[in-house]
Amino acid sequence: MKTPWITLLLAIAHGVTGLLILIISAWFIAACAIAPVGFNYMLPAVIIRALALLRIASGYGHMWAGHRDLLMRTAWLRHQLFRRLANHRIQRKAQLADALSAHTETLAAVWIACISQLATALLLLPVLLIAGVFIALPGTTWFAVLGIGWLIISGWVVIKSLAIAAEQVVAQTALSEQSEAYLRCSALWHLFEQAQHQRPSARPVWSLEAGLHTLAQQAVWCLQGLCFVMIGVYIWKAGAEVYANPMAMIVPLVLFAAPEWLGRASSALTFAARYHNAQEAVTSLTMRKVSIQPEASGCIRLKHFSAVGRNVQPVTAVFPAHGIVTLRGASGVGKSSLLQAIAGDIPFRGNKYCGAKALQPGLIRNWMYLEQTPVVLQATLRENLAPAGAVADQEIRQVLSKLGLSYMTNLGEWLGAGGRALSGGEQKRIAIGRALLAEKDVLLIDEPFEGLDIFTCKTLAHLFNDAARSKLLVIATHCYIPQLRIDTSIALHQADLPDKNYEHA
Ligand SMILES: Nc1ncnc2c1ncn2[C@@H]1O[C@H](COP(=O)(O)OP(=O)(O)OP(=O)(O)O)[C@@H](O)[C@H]1O
Repeated sequence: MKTPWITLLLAIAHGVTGLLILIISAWFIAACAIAPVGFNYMLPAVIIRALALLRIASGYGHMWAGHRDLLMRTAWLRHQLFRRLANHRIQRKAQLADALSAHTETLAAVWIACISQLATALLLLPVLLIAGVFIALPGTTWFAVLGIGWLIISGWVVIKSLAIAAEQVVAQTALSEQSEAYLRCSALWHLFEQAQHQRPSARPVWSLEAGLHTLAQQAVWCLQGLCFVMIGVYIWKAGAEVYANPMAMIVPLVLFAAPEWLGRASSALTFAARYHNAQEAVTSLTMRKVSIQPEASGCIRLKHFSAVGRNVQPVTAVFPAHGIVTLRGASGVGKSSLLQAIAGDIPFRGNKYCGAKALQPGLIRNWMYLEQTPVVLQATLRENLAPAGAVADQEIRQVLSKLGLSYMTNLGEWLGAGGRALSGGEQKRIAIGRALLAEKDVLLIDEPFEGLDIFTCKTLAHLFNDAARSKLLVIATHCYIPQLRIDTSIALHQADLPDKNYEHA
């Protein structure tokens, strides 16, 4: 049987045994008072004890199975989310962080925190009513009143908690975004001294969380109040025949304990609102699909080509199948945008051909874009250089040496958070090493010389010259590196005019 069903069964067993203990004890206390000589005290006591043991066992079992299910479900949901993100770009990182932590945990906890509790309440109420009618229990109608009262209170809890949980999602997202922005600008923290209020505060999130708890508590109090009123009316209306009937104790005692066996369902209802919002937040993640296109080889031709959503001029140009093409132009003219659009990382307008083939939007399998801010994976040096594996250590060391990084001898060393911190220049060279080892036919390299010393620039230029014998390297740069053998140079501010070094498409 699947774990959630075991969780559910154990929760029901826990609830049923609790109620049975209550009912039998209520009857037993009253029966003892009027019991004749020879009354078998032993049997009810043994039954109560056995039920208590069953209740304890099912309680622990429910927690164990429930938490096991919670962990498995959290892992599965996160895995599904990652699968959905494959070939997709997420627009807001804070949204993803929330989806991966708080929302998936809420979704995963649905069986233990909500379904089990609600199913127990929904099962116990009609069973009590039917059993009461069947055995002609005095005061059974009060169970019907309790059921109706509970449904009304539950409706109120659901409506209020939906509103609070919706506010909580907004507050949580705002907090995540503010925290991310605040933590990123630590170098500016001293500027905020006069304006402490700019620091992100979790207070709105927690006050809403407290609001949900208070709501669940208020529901329990309402239920308790209703039960007190019912017990009062029951005692007031009770006739003399009831006092001689030990069964008459059952209804008031069950009502007394109603907040205990029905109360948890109130928290489950506030949880249901959170679940609803978490599900909405996870399903409505703003993602942009980036498809993977088949390999493309030959001369690249761009015709009235530009990046969608970027303030850049369209470009018409031809790139050779191999060699070095540089993109030059003032800052903000659109060099990075053009490289990203050629790589297929962002949507483009116009036409992009490779050989005779018109290319569709999406990343091209044998092309690679190297970002201006290099990507360092939180992984070992080896995994950073050859993320797909299958590259001999000897080859990795050769590339490191060509990049002037031969002092990085431990390929198993962890980079990124918690590992070796890299300088800006080291990060750039690791990313270039990764691109060279990936053996792609086209490398679109964004500002590779930025922030590097003259000697390292020269080393890189030689490396690029070598690579350009078999590949096309399109390099966006502001730097003039005399050693770089450039085949074509494109000045972007006049990109739609023919440059002396390249032909029109
Ligand atoms: N992610 C983005 N979303 C929207 N617009 C962007 C984005 N990135 C850049 N832009 C805009 O596109 C234009 C071109 O920017 P781009 O980074 O391509 O220029 P660049 O020539 O590479 O600049 P630099 O030399 O300073 O790196 C700019 O006006 C910029 O504000």
